[in-house]
Amino acid sequence: MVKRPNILITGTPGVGKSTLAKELASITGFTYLCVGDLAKEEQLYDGFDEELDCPILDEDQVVDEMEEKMAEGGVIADYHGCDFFPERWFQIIFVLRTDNTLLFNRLEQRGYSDRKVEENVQCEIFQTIYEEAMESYRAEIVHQLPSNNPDDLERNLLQIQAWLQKWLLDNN
Ligand SMILES: Nc1ncnc2c1ncn2[C@@H]1O[C@H](COP(=O)(O)OP(=O)(O)O)[C@@H](O)[C@H]1O
Repeated sequence: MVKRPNILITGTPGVGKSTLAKELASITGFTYLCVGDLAKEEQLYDGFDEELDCPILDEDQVVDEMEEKMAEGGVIADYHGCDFFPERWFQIIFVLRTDNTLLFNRLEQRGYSDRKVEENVQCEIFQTIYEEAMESYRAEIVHQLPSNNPDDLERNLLQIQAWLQKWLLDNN
């Protein structure tokens, strides 16, 4: 059987993770896995974060729930965090980055409260998710990708597909 890697698409909410990950899944035939949706469907929560205005993920339960699929390979996972996944799961991590003003507009359009917009734009300014990724995985497999406009999206898709082709050749 062909060995396939797992890819993590991460970054602040609104940077374009699901847009990129879904498109990539449809091109490659890999499985798109939105960790937030999975947690919601299965109610894998452990309380509510009043400050961030969102439920708190039960990380251990999420990991248990994902394990079987991840072991098979060929998953494109999408989540705005990355430090609780087992390191062995992912062969590459892409952290999407968006200019503050663009991100602000996208989050406002999403109908987020002022506070939630502010929290998330701050998260992007302090490159919280990038640092989390660099602390959780080998630096060589963590890549930042600009995600500001449709040209960026096209470039990112091509870049990831090129990486994937090489990985498949090297590992099969
Ligand atoms: N490369 C891009 N250029 C312009 N708009 C984008 C781009 N990627 C995503 N968007 C838009 O930004 C918004 C947030 O994208 P989404 O994929 O839902 O982000 P996330 O999954 O990171 O929360 C959506 O309205 C989407 O259409």
